[in-house]
This record gives sequence, structure tokens and C-alpha cells, in this order.
Amino acid sequence: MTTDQFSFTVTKTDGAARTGEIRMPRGVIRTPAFMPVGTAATVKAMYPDQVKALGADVVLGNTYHLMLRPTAERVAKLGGLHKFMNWPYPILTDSGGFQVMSLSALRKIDENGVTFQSHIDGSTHVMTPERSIEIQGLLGSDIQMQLDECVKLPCTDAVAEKAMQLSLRWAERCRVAFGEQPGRAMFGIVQGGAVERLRIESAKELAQLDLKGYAIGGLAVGEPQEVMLRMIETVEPHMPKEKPRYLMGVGTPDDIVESVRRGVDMFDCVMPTRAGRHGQVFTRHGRMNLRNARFAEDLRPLDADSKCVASNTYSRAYLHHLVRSNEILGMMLLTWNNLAYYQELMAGLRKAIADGRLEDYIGEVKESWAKGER
Ligand SMILES: CC1(C)O[C@@H]2[C@@H](CO[C@@]3(CNc4nc5cc6c(=O)[nH]c(N)nc6cc5[nH]4)OC(C)(C)O[C@@H]23)O1
Repeated sequence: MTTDQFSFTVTKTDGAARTGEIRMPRGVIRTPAFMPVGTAATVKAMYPDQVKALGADVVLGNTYHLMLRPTAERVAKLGGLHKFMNWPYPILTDSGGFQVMSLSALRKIDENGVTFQSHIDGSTHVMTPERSIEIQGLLGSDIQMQLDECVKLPCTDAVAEKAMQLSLRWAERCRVAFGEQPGRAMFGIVQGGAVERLRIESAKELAQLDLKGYAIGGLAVGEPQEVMLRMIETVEPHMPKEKPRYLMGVGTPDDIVESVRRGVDMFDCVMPTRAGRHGQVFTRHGRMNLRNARFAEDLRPLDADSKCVASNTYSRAYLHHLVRSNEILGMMLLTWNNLAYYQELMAGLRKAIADGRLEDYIGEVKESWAKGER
């Protein structure tokens, strides 16, 4: 069932954790949700219908990458990102500020926006809040992120405060630029580094803008997990309960479980896809590096109990061979396995919350990870 509007409904709670549904014209997002990253209009090494079949309701695209190549204007001219990449379901796009700071050269940030040089051809670009929203609109993005300034940790309180205040002013400019786009949403992003009073101020100010959803930014940038979790615990009480909470760039299965426990609804991370391309696999029995020689004659599949063909059919010996040989099929099968496991974990979390047994479920998955591969 789709709708011509955007709505979020919390369906069940278990402690701070909740299940919910984001309903929008292109489909329903079941939360807690993991969004596979499709940076350059593709979830690397996967077919779109495979990504959907694994249970992904939404994928992430990146303003930074697509504005540089093939440009937002060209994607719009060709019918928009959904048609371009053959993904007719919801797409969330990041706004580009973070990628500029982590990928581009020679960037300058001021009140107006970010001036940077493309990491592809060195061309100079200016990204303002208005331009970021314009690009996301040209792409046809269903959930658009505000342009923000994410500070690298550790940093001084003064640096974190300056960036958080700028991000608040940019949130307002993005809200004005976004205007009214029925069926689409613009999310604000809570900043504030690792400073609790700044995080609370950011969350409270953003809540005043009455946006359709809120992300927690500035994390998963190398800080210890306990710092990340403390920031979530700090801001969660100040984020509207009736709106989705999206933790950007997170994370490992354990990061996700601990964040769902604390009230987060949406996640994105390159971990399952990037790790898959490098021979790292995630299973219910923990992580394995298939490059390791100990797998050279191991005829067991990655996980006989998985429903995914990549996990229950191919031997570890064969996958080890493909990884060592840098074969494309190795990247495809391990990416497939990893996304299957991430979606299986999200489905398990949603069911456990719905059944009121999240703490038991978390204990079971952590025990299974700790036991290691069988
Ligand atoms: C975890 C893992 C595997 O993900 C990798 C690498 C390093 O971390 C990642 C993921 N962390 C991450 N934090 C974010 C914070 C923001 C933010 O504050 N604002 C906006 N607009 N977008 C964000 C996107 C974010 N992604 O960030 C890059 C640098 C994109 O690579 C990713 O380690």
C-alpha cells in the first residue's frame, strides 16, 4: 500500500527501541531499517532486484558523487535517479557536506556553503544549502538530508559549537529551499561533536523546525563505540518520539544492535558492501576473513542456516580461491552474503521488538557472534 504523502508510525516499543513504518509514494520502509549504500547510483556488485529481495526497503545515494558524475542535471534529464538505476523504491540521499570534507581536496567552508575541488577532475564547485537541496530534488530523492558541517573528532568545544550553530542555520535554509514536496521529506542532522550540551541544544533547535525526521550526524568518524552510544543516549530524549531517527554511517552489527536498543530507527553503512569486496564476511557466527589460508580446503558454506544462496551453497574453499584470485564473482558473492546477513539481523530486531523480547534476542545474537564460526 503506498500513499501520496509521507508518514511515520511507531508500531511497537520495547524499552527505548521501537518498530515503525515510514509510508511514502514509492513504498514502505520498515524500521529499524538498514539502508544499503548506493553511492554512485549502484549498490556495488549487486543487482537492484537482489538488493530488494534481501529485504532492503530503501537505499542511500550521494549528492557529492552524483553532482560530479554524471551531474544532477543529466540524471534529471534522463528521468531521475529511480529510473536511471532501476530502483523504483525509496531513495535517501546524503547532502554532500560530509563527503566533501572526507573526499575532496582544497575545500573552504564559510557561512554561504562549501567550496571544494572535485576528487575526480579537480574542477571547483560551491555547495550551498540551497544547491544541495536543488541537487537532491533533481535526483528525485525521496528523503533529502540537510547540508551540515560534520567536525572531525577529537576537536575543541569551540570548534564543535561553531559547526553545530552553522549546521542549524543551514537546516533552516534547507527547509526554506525544500519548500513543500508532497510525499518527500527533508531530515535535519543533529551535530555537536562529543559535547553533550551542544548535542542537546542541536536536537532541541532542530525539533523546533518540525522536520519529518532527524539524523544523528558527526558520529562513526573513528570515535570509540562507547562515545557514540553516549551521544545517542544524550540526544535521544530530546528527539521527537513520533519522528524517525537516523544514525548516519553506522555500522557494524554490534553498533546497530546497541543503537536500536537506544531508539534509533534507520542506519546506513558501507561496511557490508565494502568489507564484502575485500574478503570480509559477516554471518550469524561472527566475522571471517576469507583471504585467510585456513579456508583453503574448508568445504563448508559460509552459513548453512542462511536462506541466501551465496551463504548456503558456495564452499569457503571456493570463496577463498575467488578472493585470493581477486575474481569479480568473489566480490559479488561476499557482498550478497553480507547484505543478506545485515537484512536478516534487521528483520530479527524488528520481530524481537514486536514480540517484546529485544533483550533476549540481543543476548542470543551476541552469544552466537562470540561462539564464532562453526
Ligand atoms: C564505518 C565505516 C566502515 O564507514 C566508512 C568509514 C568511515 O566512516 C564513514 C561512515 N561514517 C559516517 N559518519 C557520518 C556523518 C555524517 C554527518 O555528520 N553528516 C552527513 N551529512 N553525512 C554523514 C555521513 C557519515 N558517515 O564515513 C565515510 C568517511 C564516508 O566512510 C564511512 O568507516
